[in-house]
Amino acid sequence: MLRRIHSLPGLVLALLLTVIAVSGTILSIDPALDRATHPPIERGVSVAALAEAVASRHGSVDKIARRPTGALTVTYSDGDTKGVELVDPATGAGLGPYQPSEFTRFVTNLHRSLLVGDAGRAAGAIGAGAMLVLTASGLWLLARRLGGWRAFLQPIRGTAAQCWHGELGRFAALGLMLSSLTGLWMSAGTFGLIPESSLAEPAFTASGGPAAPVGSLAALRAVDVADLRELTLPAPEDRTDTYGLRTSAGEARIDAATGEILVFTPTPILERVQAVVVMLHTGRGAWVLGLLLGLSAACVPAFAITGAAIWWRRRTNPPRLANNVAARSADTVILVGSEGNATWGFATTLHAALTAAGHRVHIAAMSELAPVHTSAKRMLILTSTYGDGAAPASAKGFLDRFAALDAALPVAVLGFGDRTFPHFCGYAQEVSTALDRKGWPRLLPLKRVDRQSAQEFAQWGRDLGATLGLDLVLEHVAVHPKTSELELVEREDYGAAVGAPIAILRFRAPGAGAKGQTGRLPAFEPGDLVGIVPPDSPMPRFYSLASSSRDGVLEICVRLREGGFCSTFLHGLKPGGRIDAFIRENPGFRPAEGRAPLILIGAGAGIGPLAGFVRANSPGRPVHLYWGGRSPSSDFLYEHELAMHLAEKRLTTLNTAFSRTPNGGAYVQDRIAADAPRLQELIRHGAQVLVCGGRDMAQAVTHALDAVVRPLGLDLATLKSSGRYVEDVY
Ligand SMILES: Cc1cc2nc3c(=O)[nH]c(=O)nc-3n(C[C@H](O)[C@H](O)[C@H](O)COP(=O)(O)O)c2cc1C
Repeated sequence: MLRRIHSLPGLVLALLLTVIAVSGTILSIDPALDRATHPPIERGVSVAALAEAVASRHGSVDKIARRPTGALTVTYSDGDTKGVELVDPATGAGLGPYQPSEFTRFVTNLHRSLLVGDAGRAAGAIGAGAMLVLTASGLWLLARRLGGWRAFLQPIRGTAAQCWHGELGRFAALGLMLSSLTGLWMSAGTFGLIPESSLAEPAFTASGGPAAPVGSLAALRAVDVADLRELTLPAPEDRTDTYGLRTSAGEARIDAATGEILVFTPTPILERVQAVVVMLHTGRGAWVLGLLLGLSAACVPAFAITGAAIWWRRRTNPPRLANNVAARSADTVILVGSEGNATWGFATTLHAALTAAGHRVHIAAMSELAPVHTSAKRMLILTSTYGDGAAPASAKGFLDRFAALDAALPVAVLGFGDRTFPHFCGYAQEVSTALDRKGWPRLLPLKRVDRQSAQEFAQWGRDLGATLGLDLVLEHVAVHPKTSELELVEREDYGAAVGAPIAILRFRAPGAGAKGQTGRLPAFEPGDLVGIVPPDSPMPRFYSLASSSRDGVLEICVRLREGGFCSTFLHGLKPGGRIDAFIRENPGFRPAEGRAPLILIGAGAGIGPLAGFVRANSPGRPVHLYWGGRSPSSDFLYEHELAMHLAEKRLTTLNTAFSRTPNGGAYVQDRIAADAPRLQELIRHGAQVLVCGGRDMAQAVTHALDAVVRPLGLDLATLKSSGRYVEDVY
């Protein structure tokens, strides 16, 4: 519902809001420009002195006014010539004719009325109201997505459009709320919805004596030019006419002969409020605020584009399956919980494989759970997790609907999540617990898939197939970007003697033609992933990158896995051999900006990205590397390079643990436990921990490190949620 409240006005009014916002941004620059061209009026000159200086230069002066731009102008007549000129507030000297900018007038009209009068003004008011709703609902949605208001400033994850939409939203929300609230108030004033001040000016009678020189009038001598809003001068031939003086405090009538104040009307409260509202909307009198509001408004076109992209992606998914069997005649029901739609892709692969195996399969969103689904023979629930362990969009309300069901049927839950979140597959776990509580029989125990791993999904498929008595092959091919061809230029081989062959492979883009020249590599950083599509398989396998594209090579560390399709292919590759590859950014696994110490922990081929981080470190930032291998003589990867980094101070300390040494081996987690005091000191100084390697190693490290940070009153979940403990685990 909230999402609909957010997306509907956004999509329908995108153009209107963009016009209002862009024109508002242009106008927001004016107060800063005006301030540069008309510096604030200095105190020390009286209105009487200014009026006298001006009157001495002109036949007759009608009015001296301070414009919203801050400029002081005089409306005068010299014989038959009438004019308006700018004056110097300190001396009253003329500065040339006053010519307001035609462009500003045009943009102002566009902003206020879309150049179509009252209809445009009404549209503007609707736009302001819609912007208020969009901003409030957008903030609410973002907080929900991030796991609550306390997590509101956490990094935003998702597609590029989602990240930009959210980041800009956080930046612009306050400004947009202020602009739309004040805009609504001003529109209400325009349409007479705010009562006019009804204070009538009290009656007064002028003395009727001969007019005294303006410079001698006491009431005008008492007012500083800096406080002046407007001074109207009496008609010279009319002895009953008076001076009208307006300041922020109110309006006074002044006798032209005696210089006495005949009557004073203070500015009504509503008018004062109106002046503040105008200042908050236009930035006039507060140019810095004006620029900030303008910057916020400048984000609106980007909201329209990224918002439309997000909506379109959501709309084109879930996939409409032609062969989706009706729920009442299905033997298998697949329920999908998804926010970004990746899980729908996996569910579609499962649907196709089960259908091909002769099952009648119905697929639906978890939020559509209905009693009819329990007439099937089995239920398969595939769900991702959002927020901080919360339900994804298409699973909203599932648990309530589930609680209302009476029947039970065999079920399997497959969670999709990301290990780097504190609550890995938290929602799948919650669903699983609810199923257990109601005694639903299990086809398989809960399984968690990390970062959309096609391999883990395929393994679950094999397990499910075994349970159902099928040979179920789930070959899920996520839509991946176009691949580029890369050529192996160098390889180093380790570990064969200890039964764990690992190769460091370096690739370049194949030559672009001229001798010695190479083609361009795509851009990447250490820790990003390269997806390699091996021959005869459409399914890419992902490897962490050990180099940055600035190094001129794409470098990975690959451990040969028994029966591993891609690792066997890569280990068999000779210099000159080629691969098809694409880059997937992995911004969640990078050293944080700044100078805080880094603690890098890994084992085996997991050293790849860690060595890349060390190589990219500028000397001076403390970096401590803990790494575990099997034997110093066989698989000490990057040994010479790391020694060089130590000498150059890119690396502060290197702690290795080898498991197969003659006098008893050790593992990396042993080094961590033994080094607890130093690690505690580093963590106290804000250190970030980056872990890369196999799952078992990561689990052992988590255990050891948790014991290290507990005495500091911390735990790994807290470090994880603040980005100070990140993992790349496979
Ligand atoms: C904003 C955001 C929050 C997430 N929160 C979690 C989380 O708390 N636990 C988890 O295991 N995965 C979390 N993930 C990862 C997603 O569950 C994972 O990428 C999943 O494959 C997305 O599937 P979907 O596109 O079908 O929603 C989060 C992802 C994003 C973008």
